[in-house]
Amino acid sequence: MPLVGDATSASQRAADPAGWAMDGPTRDALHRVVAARRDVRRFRPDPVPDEVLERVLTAAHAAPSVGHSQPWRFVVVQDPATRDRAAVLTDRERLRQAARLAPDAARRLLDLQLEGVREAPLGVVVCCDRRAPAAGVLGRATFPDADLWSCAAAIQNLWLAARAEGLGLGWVTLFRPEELAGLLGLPDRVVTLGWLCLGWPDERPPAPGLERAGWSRRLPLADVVLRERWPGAAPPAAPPSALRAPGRHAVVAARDEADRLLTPPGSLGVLDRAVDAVVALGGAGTTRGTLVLAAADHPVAGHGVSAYSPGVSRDVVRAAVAGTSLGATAARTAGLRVRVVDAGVAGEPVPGTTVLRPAGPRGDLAGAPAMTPAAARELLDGGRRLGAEAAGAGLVALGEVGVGNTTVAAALACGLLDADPGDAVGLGAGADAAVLARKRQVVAAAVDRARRAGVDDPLDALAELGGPELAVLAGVVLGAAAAGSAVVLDGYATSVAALVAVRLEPGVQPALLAGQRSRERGHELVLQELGREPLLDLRLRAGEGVGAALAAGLVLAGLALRRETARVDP
Ligand SMILES: Cc1cc2ncn([C@H]3O[C@H](COP(=O)(O)O)[C@@H](O)[C@H]3O)c2cc1C
Ligand SMILES: O=C(O)c1cccnc1
Repeated sequence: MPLVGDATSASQRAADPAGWAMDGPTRDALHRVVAARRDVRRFRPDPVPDEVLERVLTAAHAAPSVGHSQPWRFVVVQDPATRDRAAVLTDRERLRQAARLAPDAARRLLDLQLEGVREAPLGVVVCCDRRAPAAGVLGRATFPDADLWSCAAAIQNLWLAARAEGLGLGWVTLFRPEELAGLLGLPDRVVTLGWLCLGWPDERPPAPGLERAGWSRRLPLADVVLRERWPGAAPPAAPPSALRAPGRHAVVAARDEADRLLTPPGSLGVLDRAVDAVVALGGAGTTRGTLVLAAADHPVAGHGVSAYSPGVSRDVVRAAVAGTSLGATAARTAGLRVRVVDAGVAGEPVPGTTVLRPAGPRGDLAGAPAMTPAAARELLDGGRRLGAEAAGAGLVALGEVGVGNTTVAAALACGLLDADPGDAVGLGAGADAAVLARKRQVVAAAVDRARRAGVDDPLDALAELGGPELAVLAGVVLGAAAAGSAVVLDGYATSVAALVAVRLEPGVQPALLAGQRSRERGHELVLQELGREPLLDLRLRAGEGVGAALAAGLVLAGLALRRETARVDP
């Protein structure tokens, strides 16, 4: 359904993308007004009718503002006493400024007409009410001065509207801001952008005054329009991506199709966004998928960082092969088949699994690397092949099993994000205070060791601080995304694996869907870094791909809704 009040349909907009344009005379008029705007310095004393002033202020008040905060306040000054005192302030400031300039520039400043404050019948002092905390205004937390820019946009609107009325406007900032604020009694945190002299002009300048006075000239457009990057800037720091995100045609086509459904746009919230992403990747017809469940044991478990004994990993993997583990059951329920990978479960390879185990020594993170870089690379490549294969069968969901692997995930997260172990270590499958303290200690020691070893690329980080099932899963992400499939993440470990993949190949990010926000501390940090909003927030602490399977089921349901819901715009 179209947005309320928008009479156009998605197909009309697709057929005529420029159909919002105004007619030629309107455009010409706009450009004439823009080009004819001048900073006016000499005014007739005649009054400005109220209705003209109101039109001009209405245009100012129609300006864009950050978070629609409308921070501007226009103090209209007509009282001759106030005007006279303001004029004295500018007279003084003019001499102070001139004293600071080189003699030639000073003479030119003194020659400029600055009598507008006295001559013009109206003064409009534009103020910005900055008393709202920046964090409370959408868009200002990151750019705290965006409220001031909004006021400047209002001034420009006012100026153009004034020009169209035949009014002159001169923007005077030759004030000490605190003196002008004092003159008008502005409260704390209400600041002024200067005094606008407004009235009928006693000059009709064909060109900008400062240009005529030889102060400066308009630069050629080519000097101010730059392409792609600042000239001479170093290339981007992130590795160049071989993968491309879905092109804008695919993204818009996905949204067009969604717009035609007999439901308000975006009615399914986060699910709609996930479905849009899958459709843009070409997966509109997807009805099934695969849970890739990678499992390994970890020497770090010997430090007492898990509440459970390592034998549990093998039990869960065997149940997964039999289709009776929690994760395998969740996968089946969601319409996913399960591919179990033995990436290093203690003992003989588990029957019925795909075996992809690291060659060479395995360390406990705190004292020695998890594996060699060569082993990590080999697992990554093996995972890539599995991911490409799984991508042929629809959605790819990720799961992991490995007693102690929330410690591994925390260490690798710290290594990749430069995070504090205190923020990255959580309760795992059920740690008590003593286990938690050991986890923090081990992670801190591991991160220290890796730092001393000088880890600086994601593959090294994986070898130093990761684990074999994470390496396989990072490969699965790379392979599946390259083959055009969406990848549904589960909890902490799968998300950290995805982060390794993104660091190696930034172009995989658009293929990622965050299945859930788990209860594990640190997961949220990783999801933020991935820029992905989770579909579910169930405080899961299950592992095994349970959250990924539940979310994948939801995504498959969302795709079916997208396919089968009635259309309103044939
Ligand atoms: C019976 C059982 C089944 C599991 N299935 C997944 N996990 C989850 O817990 C483990 C990670 O937690 P930690 O780092 O605290 O050991 C992983 O195997 C993970 O998949 C399980 C844990 C247990 C005990
Ligand atoms: O959220 C997770 O990823 C998690 C939590 C506990 C145990 N296993 C995994």
